[in-house]
Amino acid sequence: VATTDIFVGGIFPMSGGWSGGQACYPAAQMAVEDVNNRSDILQGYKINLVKKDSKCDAGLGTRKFYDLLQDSRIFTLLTGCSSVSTPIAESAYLWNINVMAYGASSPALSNRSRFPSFFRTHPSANLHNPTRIKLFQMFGWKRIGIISQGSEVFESTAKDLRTRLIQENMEIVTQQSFHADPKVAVQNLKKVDVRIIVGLFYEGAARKVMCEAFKEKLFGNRYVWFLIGWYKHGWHKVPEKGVDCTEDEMADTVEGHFTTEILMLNPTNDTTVSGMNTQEFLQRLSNTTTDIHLKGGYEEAPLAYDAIWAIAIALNNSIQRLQTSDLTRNNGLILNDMYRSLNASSFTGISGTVVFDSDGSRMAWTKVERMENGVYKEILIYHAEKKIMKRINKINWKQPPKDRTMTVKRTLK
Ligand SMILES: CC1(C)CO[C@@H](CC(=O)O)CN1
Repeated sequence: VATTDIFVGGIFPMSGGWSGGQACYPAAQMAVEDVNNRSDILQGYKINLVKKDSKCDAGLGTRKFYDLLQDSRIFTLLTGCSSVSTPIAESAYLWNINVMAYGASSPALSNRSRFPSFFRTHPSANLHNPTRIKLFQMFGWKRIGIISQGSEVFESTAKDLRTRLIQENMEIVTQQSFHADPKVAVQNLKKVDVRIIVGLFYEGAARKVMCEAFKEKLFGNRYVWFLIGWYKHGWHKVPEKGVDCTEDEMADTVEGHFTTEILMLNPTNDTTVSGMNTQEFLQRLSNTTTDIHLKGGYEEAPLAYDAIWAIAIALNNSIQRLQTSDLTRNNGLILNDMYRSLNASSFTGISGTVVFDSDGSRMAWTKVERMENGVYKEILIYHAEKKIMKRINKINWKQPPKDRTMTVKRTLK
C-alpha cells in the first residue's frame, strides 16, 4: 500500500538556557517510530520529523521556523523553550500551522487570543500555585511573602499566585523582586517579619537568596520556604559566584524547605496508548543515548514523546473527515480540524493523562517534597483540576510553624 508522507517540524534546543532537546529529540523520534509502526493509527501515512536546533534562543528559533516554512508540506510544529515558542506561536496560525510545545512553561503562553493555534504537553508554571495554596490551607498559613527573580516566567507566576491568594482571603505581606542581587529583597522580607515565603527563581539565584537568608537569619523552624522542585540534585552545595556561605551554612538554611514540581512521568504503572508503561519507556530511552539521564530535558522527555502522540491521534481523527490533499497549510482545513481534535484530546500518555485546557495548556499532577536532614522526602502529590491529593510521607515536625509572631493575649486580671 502506497504511504503518504506527513512532515512535522521539530525545533529542539540542543544547548542554551534549557538544553532540553538533548533528551527530548530522541524521545520524539521514538514516538514517531512507534506511531509509524502501528497499523491502527494513521493507516497509510508515515510521519517524518524535520528537526532544527534553536539553542533555546528566540532569534535563532525564529530563523529555524522561517527555514521550516520553506517546506510547504509542514503544517504542524513541535517547539521547546518558552522564549522560542512565544514568537513562533504568535504567528504560526497565520500560516495555518498548529504548534505543540513539549518544553514551554511560561504562564503567558496560556492565551488563546495571542496564541490561537498553540497547545503544550508541558504544563504552565502556574500549575504550582494551586498546590502551594493547598499546603497553606492545610497548615493554616494566611500571611505569605513572595520573592521572585525578574524574568517573565517568574513574574507571571507571582502575578497568578497573588490573584489566587487574594481569592482565598490570604494576605500577601510583601512581594519582593530582584534581578541579579537578592540582598535588599531578602532584607525587606526580614523587616516585615514574614514567616511563609515563596521563592520563584532559577537555581543559581536560589543559592544567592538562601545565602542572604542565612545572613538575615530568615531560616530555621520558625520559617517555611517554598522553592521550585526542578533544581538539580544537591543544588544548594554547588559553588556560586558571589555566594560566600559555607556548605554547612547553606545546609542549615535550606533544611525543612518545601518544593513543588510538576510530575512529568505518569505516577501509575498504567499501560499507555503506546502499549508501553513508564519503565519500558525509560528503558528504551536509555538505549537511544549514553547517559541520557544526565542530558538536558531528561525530565521532560515524556512530554516530547506524548507531544508526537497527541499530534498523531488528532491527525488520525482529522483524516477520517478530510482528504489527503487537505493535509496542507495552503488552506485552513487541517488547521481548524486538528485544532478541534487536539482540543478533545484525552489519552493515557507516558507523562500521564494528556488533556488540554481551553488555552491549550496541559493539566497534570504536582508533587510536594520537603528537605529533611539534607534529603528531599516525598510528602504528597496533588491534582488541582481533579482536586485529588495522595499523601506519601508524614512531615517530620512537632507542629506546623506559625505564619506570624503570636502575640500572647494578656488577660486583664
Ligand atoms: C520545568 C522546566 C525546567 C521549566 O522550564 C521549561 C523551559 C521553558 O519554559 O523555557 C522546561 N521545563
